[in-house]
Amino acid sequence: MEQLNNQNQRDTMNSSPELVLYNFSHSSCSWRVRFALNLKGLDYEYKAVNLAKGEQFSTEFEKLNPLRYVPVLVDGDVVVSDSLAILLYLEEKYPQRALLPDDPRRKALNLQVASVVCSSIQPLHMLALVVHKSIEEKVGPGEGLLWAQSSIEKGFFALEKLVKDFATSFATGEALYMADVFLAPQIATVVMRFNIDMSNFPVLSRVYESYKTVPEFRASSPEAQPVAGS
Ligand SMILES: N[C@@H](CCC(=O)N[C@@H](CS)C(=O)NCC(=O)O)C(=O)O
Repeated sequence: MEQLNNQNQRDTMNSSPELVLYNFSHSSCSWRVRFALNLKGLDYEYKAVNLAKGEQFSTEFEKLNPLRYVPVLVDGDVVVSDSLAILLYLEEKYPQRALLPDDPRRKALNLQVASVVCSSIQPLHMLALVVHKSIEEKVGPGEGLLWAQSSIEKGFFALEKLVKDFATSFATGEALYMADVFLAPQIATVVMRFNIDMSNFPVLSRVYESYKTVPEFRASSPEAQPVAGS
């Protein structure tokens, strides 16, 4: 497992050297946590777990997350995996630059959007390599991609309806919140990898244009990480 310091972030952010993020540059789940850490101005040590090389299956990594998924955050003696759990942990331990609004209705909406991305969209295309291969073999060539696209579109149609009465610059208003932390990498990933026609989702398309201008989002993108592909 490659061990790297994210020196740019270290130079510009508050010092909290005990935070270590095990992650992979092209993982959307990892991207959520990098985005949140950047928004909160928290410095962290970047530890690359290269999923393409199968580094998530090492004995060392299994001790951190028996499920063998990234991201994993280590904060002193606290080890948390799963991006939603990590976000809720960060929100409590580091309340600066709140990622959940006080208003209960908007707070619930933010949690709902995060949960839909986390539970009802990303897992369906994350399994691409295994499930899609099997679908391609059993049903036919190209069917795996079609299945992923229909799962993503089902989720996006729901998200579009959920946020349409709240979205302005961002998904639930003028400030970036947890809904955006989950939506931004999700939209970026499906645009890059799954050839989704975003014209069917005007609200999501609009907020995605806003995300692209946010420095903390850009700094958390796969291309901006210390070693491309790790
Ligand atoms: N619900 C988890 C999902 C984590 C997850 O799916 N991680 C993927 C990368 S985005 C992974 O580590 N995959 C490794 C594998 O499939 O072996 C979260 O939100 O953190």
